[in-house]
Amino acid sequence: MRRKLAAGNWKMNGLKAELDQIDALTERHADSPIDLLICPPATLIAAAVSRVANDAMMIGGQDCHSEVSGAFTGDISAAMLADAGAGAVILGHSERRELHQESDELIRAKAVMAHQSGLITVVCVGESLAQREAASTLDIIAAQLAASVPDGATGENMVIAYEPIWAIGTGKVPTLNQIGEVHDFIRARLEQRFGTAAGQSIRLLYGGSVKPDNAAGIFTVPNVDGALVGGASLTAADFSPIIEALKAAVS
Ligand SMILES: O=C[C@H](O)COP(=O)(O)O
Repeated sequence: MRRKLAAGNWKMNGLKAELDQIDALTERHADSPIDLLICPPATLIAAAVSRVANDAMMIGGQDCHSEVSGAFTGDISAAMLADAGAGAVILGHSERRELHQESDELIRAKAVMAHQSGLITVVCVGESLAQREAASTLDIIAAQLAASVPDGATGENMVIAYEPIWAIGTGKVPTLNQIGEVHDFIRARLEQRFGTAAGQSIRLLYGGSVKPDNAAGIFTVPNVDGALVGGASLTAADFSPIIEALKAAVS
């Protein structure tokens, strides 16, 4: 049985004052039957980790480099994230793929490095609006999965987030059937490549305008094991109802 996961991606948002939101979430969701992950900006990781008591929540990074160390000004290695107390890292977010020209091959190399540092990787895949309208969504997802996800992926070290690019930060959300079709497809591809046991154990998150008012519906979709939430994860007031909806989906 896959444990459900509510993950928040703060993107380039958050100063020290916003750590209060982590305090509020951990107080409200102590002893939760689901896993919680917040990925704040790198500047807040160590401070966030020090504020979380009793493993109530995992703190993660939003990216890491594909090399162990070296002359890469401004970059952060997987080992540095782990050293700061992070337990996971988001890789291949569409904003990194688009704005930083990250290829599937680079994302895969980053994932290998993250696994070597003991981090859980949340690898993002998703199609653009043009690709959906051209009916190539599943081809795009298949190609991204094949090239971005490294060998040796298991339920312990890998989470896949399906994030249709056109739904991110736009308020547009795919229909439940559209979400289900892609999640079922991802599950089948993972089972095909990694075997039934590993393929069944890898958690699949939906991301893209998940809000308090649509979360419960999304969590009814088979093979949706949680959400990767952007804007609505920035405050405990918005993220808590989403967490509650996911808790309610635990059977
Ligand atoms: O990583 C999170 C996604 O990009 C979703 O962002 P959003 O919830 O603001 O649409």
